[in-house]
Amino acid sequence: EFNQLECTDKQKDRMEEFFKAKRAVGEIKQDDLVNIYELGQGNGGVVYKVRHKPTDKIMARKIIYLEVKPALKTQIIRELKVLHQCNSPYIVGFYGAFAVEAQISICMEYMDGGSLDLILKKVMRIPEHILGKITVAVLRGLSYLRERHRIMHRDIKPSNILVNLQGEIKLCDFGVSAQLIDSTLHTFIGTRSYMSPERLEGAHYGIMSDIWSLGLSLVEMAVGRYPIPPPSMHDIDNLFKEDPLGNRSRPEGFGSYKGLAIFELMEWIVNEAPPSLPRSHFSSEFCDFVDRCLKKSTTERADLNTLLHHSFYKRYETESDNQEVSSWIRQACGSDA
Ligand SMILES: N#Cc1cccc2[nH]nc(N)c12
Repeated sequence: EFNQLECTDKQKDRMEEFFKAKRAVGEIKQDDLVNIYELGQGNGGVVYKVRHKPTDKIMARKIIYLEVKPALKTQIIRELKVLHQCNSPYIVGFYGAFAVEAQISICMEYMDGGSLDLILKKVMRIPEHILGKITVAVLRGLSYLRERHRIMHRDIKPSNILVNLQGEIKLCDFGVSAQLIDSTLHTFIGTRSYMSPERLEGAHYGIMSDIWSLGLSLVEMAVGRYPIPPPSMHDIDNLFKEDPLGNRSRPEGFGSYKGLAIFELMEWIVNEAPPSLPRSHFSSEFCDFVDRCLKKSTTERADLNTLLHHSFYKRYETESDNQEVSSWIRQACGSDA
């Protein structure tokens, strides 16, 4: 039985390489970093591709603007130091964090394939066999956070799943600092929610909420649009109609569908039936897997261990090479869509 937390030799070598680079960087100071360009926005901050001048190392730097009392800022930086212990092939590497005035900077491993929300914009949909590899990485990342650090992720969604051209898939932006979570709770901005019904209702929530978010993210990446309100069968036919010209342009009104406002979305998640995958386009294992993740009742929803034994996960957990994902990412990044 493959222990979810064991690493292959190749994964160990890559992590050793990262630790070596991290030792060479040492303590990060703001003046040692130079911005190259912006990588993405969201989750209460902006992420830049940066170069660490003393070592020439390329990193990703997330900057969060927070007007908090100095004592709280110190506490956040202290809590973020736990990230030095978060070492897994499925978690983005951490170089260090520091605060300057109202800016908190989190410096991490640069993932040259970017985040899955940006990839999704380029390729319309992510094929099932790639989503299988993504599922393995996310479940192993969640297992690692729970077994070794007794924390849940709290913000599973396509923009917090990163990939690189070597075919690695890693989680970022998990809630490791309780104070940072607390200080940014009121700052939610966005037009979509990956939060589970119980969390939206203000009830107690835990790892089972991450499972819901994984299910919703998988349906979105498989179909190619945020799945609430669910697309009709007519929409699905349109979404899957191969454009005769092979053109990747999106059908009229795609993605930016004039759907529900965020509050209506949240109401829909709490009151209506959960989304599901059209069996016409996906394997029964995949459809069953997301159905088990998207049960509205946490007692019916599959937990992490159940999913680690599900046939959809089992189908993809064996291939340990990243080659298949690597070539798909290269083609996706190369697509001029
Ligand atoms: N965090 C983060 C992030 C967001 C978008 C692209 C990225 N490349 N490497 C990252 N760490 C990253």
